[in-house]
Amino acid sequence: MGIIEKIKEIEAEMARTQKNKATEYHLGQLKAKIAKLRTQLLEPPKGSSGAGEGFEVTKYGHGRVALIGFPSVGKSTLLTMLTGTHSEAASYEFTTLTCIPGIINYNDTKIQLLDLPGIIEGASEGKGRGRQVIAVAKSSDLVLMVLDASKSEGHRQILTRELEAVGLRLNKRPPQIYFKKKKTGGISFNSTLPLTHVNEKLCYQILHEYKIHNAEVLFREDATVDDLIDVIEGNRKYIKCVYVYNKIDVVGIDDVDRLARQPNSVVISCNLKAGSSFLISLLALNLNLDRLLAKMWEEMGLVRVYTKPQGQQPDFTDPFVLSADRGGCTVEDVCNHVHRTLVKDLKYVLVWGTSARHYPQHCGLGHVLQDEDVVQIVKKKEKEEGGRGRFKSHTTGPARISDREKKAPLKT
Ligand SMILES: Nc1nc2c(ncn2[C@@H]2O[C@H](COP(=O)(O)OP(=O)(O)OP(=O)(O)O)[C@@H](O)[C@H]2O)c(=O)[nH]1
Ligand SMILES: [K+]
Ligand SMILES: [Mg+2]
Repeated sequence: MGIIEKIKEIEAEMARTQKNKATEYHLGQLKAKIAKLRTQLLEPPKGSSGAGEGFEVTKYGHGRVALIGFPSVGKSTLLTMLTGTHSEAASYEFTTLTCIPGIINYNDTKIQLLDLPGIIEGASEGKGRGRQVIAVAKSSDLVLMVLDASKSEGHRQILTRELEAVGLRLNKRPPQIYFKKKKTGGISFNSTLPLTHVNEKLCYQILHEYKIHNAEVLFREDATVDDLIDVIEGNRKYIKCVYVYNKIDVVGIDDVDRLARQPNSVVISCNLKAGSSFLISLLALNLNLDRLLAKMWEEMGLVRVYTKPQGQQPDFTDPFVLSADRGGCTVEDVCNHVHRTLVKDLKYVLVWGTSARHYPQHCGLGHVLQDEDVVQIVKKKEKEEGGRGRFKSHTTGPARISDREKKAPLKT
C-alpha cells in the first residue's frame, strides 16, 4: 500500500471514530501516524534536488513573495501588472506551468515575486504540480493567496488545508511548547498553566508513537495535540499570508465590501475592461494594487536603515534592508551588511529615527533598529586617528563614551 493510501485509510478511521474522552488517546495516535506519513511523503525522491524542473529560481532582492492559488484566478495577470515581467495569461486553466520570477520595486527595496502554476485539491499528495509549487511557497517570506472573488469561499479553506498538509502554517506562530529529546531519564512532562486539550498520558502516547522515550516537554500555553505533533515533527514552516481577492470587477459591491473586511485580505481587480460599471471603475481606478503593495510591505516587516557618513546627509535612495525573519535587525546586523569585519572595529553607532529615545542615541551592537532609521557608524580606529574631532561636530550630546561603556563597549 502506498503512503497516500495509508493516509486515506487512517483519515477514514478517524472520521468513523466518535470524539469523546474514551477515544481521545486513539485519535491522538492516529493524528501522529498521519503526520509521520506526510513527512515521509515530503521527502524528495532519491537522487533529485527536490525542486523540480522549471522551479529552481534563484533568490533575488530583499524578500520573496509567492503567488499561490487555483488555476485561472489571475496570478499571472497580477505578476505582469506588479512587476512588468510578462507572464502568459489566458482564460484556460494551467496556462502557467513553471515558476516565473518578477521584481517589484517598492520603497527603495526589491522584492522578488514568483508566479506559479495553479494548484488544485490534492496538490499536497502530488496532484498536478502541487508539490513543486508548495516547495516554492515554503521558500518564500510571504504567500499571496490569490482567490477569485466570484468563486466559492470554500477555496480559501481547501488551499489552506493543502498547505497545512505539507507543514506550512499560515499566519500562525510556533506553539509555545518546549521540547527536547534526551538520552536517558524518561519523559518529564510539565506545564506552566492548566491544560484543557492534552494531558500527561496523551503526551506519552504521542511520543511513544514517535518512539521517543526520553524527553523534556514543557507546555507554556494551552496547546492542542496538533500543536504538540508540530513541535515534535519540528519541520513546520510558519509563514505570513495575505488573501488577495481578485476579479472584484465581476462581483457586486456588497460582496466586495464583505471580502474586504476579512482579516489579512485585500480586494483587487487586474482587469478593468471598458464595459465595467461606473461605480466599479471609480472603485478600481487604481485597481487597489497600491493597497495590496502596502499590505505586502507591512507584512514583510522589512527594515530600511540609511547610513550617514560624518558631516554628510544620508543617501535616502540606497538603504540597507534588514528583516527580523531573515538575519535580524540589530546594529550588528547592519555592520555585517556593510562589511564582514566591521563588527570588531566598531566603537558604537549614533542612531536617529523611531528606535532612538533621543537624537542621536549612542547604541551598541545589540540595539534593534526600526524602519527608516539613520545610523552613523563610529569605528574604534577613527578615534586613534583623530576622527573623534570630526565626529564631535555631529552630536548634540558629549562625544565621549561613558566609562561604563568602555568596560562593556559593545553592549547597550
Ligand atoms: N474579470 C477579470 N478577469 C481577470 C482579472 N484578472 C485576470 N483575469 C482574467 O482571468 C483569466 C486567467 O488569468 P491568468 O492570469 O492566466 O490566471 P492564472 O491564475 O495565472 O492561471 P493559471 O496560470 O492557469 O493557473 C484571464 O483571462 C485574465 O484576463 C480580473 O481582475 N478581472
Ligand atoms: K489561466
Ligand atoms: Mg498563470
